[in-house]
Amino acid sequence: MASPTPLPKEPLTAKPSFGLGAEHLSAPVFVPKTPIGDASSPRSATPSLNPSIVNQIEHSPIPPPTAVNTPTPSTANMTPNWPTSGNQGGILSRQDNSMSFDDSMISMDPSQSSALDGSMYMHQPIRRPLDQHLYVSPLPHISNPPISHHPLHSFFISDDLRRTLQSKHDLTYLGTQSGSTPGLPTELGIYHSLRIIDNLNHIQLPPNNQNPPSKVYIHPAPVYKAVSSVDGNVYCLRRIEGYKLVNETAFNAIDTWRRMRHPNIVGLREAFTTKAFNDNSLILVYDYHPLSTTIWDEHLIPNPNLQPPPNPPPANQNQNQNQNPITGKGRTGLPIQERVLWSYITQIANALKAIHSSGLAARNLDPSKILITGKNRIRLNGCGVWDVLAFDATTHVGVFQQEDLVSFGKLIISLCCDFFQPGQHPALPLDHIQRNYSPDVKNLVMFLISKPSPLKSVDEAIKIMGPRILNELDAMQNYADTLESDLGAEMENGRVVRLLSKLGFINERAEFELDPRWSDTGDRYILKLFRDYVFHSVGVDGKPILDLSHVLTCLNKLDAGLDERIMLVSRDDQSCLVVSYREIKNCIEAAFNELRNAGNPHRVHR
Ligand SMILES: Nc1ncnc2c1ncn2[C@@H]1O[C@H](COP(=O)(O)OP(=O)(O)OP(=O)(O)O)[C@@H](O)[C@H]1O
Repeated sequence: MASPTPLPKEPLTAKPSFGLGAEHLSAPVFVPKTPIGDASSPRSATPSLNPSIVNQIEHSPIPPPTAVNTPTPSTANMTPNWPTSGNQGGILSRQDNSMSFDDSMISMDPSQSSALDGSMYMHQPIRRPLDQHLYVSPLPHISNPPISHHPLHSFFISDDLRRTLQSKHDLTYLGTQSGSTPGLPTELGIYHSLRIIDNLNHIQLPPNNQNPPSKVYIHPAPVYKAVSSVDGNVYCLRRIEGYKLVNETAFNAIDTWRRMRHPNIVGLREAFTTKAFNDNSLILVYDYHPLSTTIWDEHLIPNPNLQPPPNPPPANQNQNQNQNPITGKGRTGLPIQERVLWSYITQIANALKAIHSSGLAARNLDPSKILITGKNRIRLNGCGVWDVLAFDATTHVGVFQQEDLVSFGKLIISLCCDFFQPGQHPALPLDHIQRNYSPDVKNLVMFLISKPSPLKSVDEAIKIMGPRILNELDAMQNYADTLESDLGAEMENGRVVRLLSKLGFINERAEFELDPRWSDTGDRYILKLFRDYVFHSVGVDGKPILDLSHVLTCLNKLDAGLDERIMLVSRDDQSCLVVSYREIKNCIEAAFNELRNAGNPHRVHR
């Protein structure tokens, strides 16, 4: 047990805190499971107890819960703040508040409504609070295995999602505190801590540290991650080296791009020129999507180690072999699955529709400029670069929009046919597509690569896609359901954290109100025993029991304030108490309120 450290009477520092205050622990999230007095709630496993050790608590003034086989302690030794019926009223009122009745039900008074049969009110079921001490298992539409088969980790978000989110967070903040990489400007306008982003294939910079020319922009066009000193967010900066501004109107389109917010387009924030790199560079600032790859990296990058399979399986077969050893992804040598292909097509068409409707053109439908930011989740990247880099006031935007459609068609061909080369006649690839994919793919490609005409637009392309779009809608909605379910699991855990925080504030607290034993006496002693009951159980062999389900069950029952009783045994086995979760919950509330009323709302550093 940690030795108590005297608590200073005055806070040592009175710095304002911008973190969460104690009030955040008091969020009213719970209603009791059972109505008051319902004794039917299940009992948790109670540690077996030698009756000889069941004695009255002697060493500290303890409020009077039900003692097992023990004489009732003398009231003189008890702290008076043991929950009374008045205290329980607090619970009842919370319970009342939490029961939300439909207004229309309240107004349905049979005596005032001739249209309604009064007898139905006789049978109106009494609404009872929900079993909120229990974790809610995922609903059947999310997960089919029976509840008994749910592993423990289904209490939390899935491991895959947790890993992905964790990696994204790590990557986002990696290096944001350590300044720019040597050789890069310390500051670039409002941006600092510049770091180059590689797609692992460019991880080796040339010996003279020159960036290689971009496959798309011809100029070297490195990408950096940087932190904005205005909002503290991380952004992605695309630098076009050797850019000379000749016409200021070249930046006109940037304003329209900046206003565009679309789920399939990487948001452009601003564009400017700079000499900070000791040259003339154009900088375009985009939203940062950590852990993203590109369609090029994921599907098209040549893989020298790849041995094509002797008999290529059909497009709808799973792909999980021959992945690129550098990225762990990359061209697999297998045709892209049609389901994934339609997902990409739908999202690109969606982006193009938004772009063309805004009077712009993408001009950038290259596989290396389409980011994959999640599972089959894509976003057009690099929007606006060509509008500035190859500013052309004489060509109508409709021409560029027609080019977008042709580039879209070629992109689909590249994804379906690994042998396709730009400039190659489409007859062979189309034949390949016809044999390996449904006719809709070929029809769409033929429409997209056909000659420009006033009738050729992204709207017409969307019509050809027709019902395929609904598949994408299904997939998105299923995914949203799964995420919502994961969110629900984390919400349950948030409640437990709040409770644990309160217990942490109270248990083993050093001197409070000049009483060095404050946290070991009165209500607080029960909390100490409860903490031992939850976390410090030992088996019959004396070995610690680390049972997360026991912890979660106890804490959730506590949060719900059940009437179920448990037996708390002192560490020296000399005394025990039988108390209900409701009573323990009252102890926590009382002790925590005592601390909160006396305490400084701001954090005290010791
Ligand atoms: N907005 C962004 N957020 C996060 N990562 C990005 C963003 N834009 C690009 N990237 C990452 O930067 C890597 C490099 O992008 P880039 O467009 O330079 O690809 P590239 O294959 O190197 O193309 P190029 O030949 O044109 O340089 C991409 O693989 C992608 O993972």
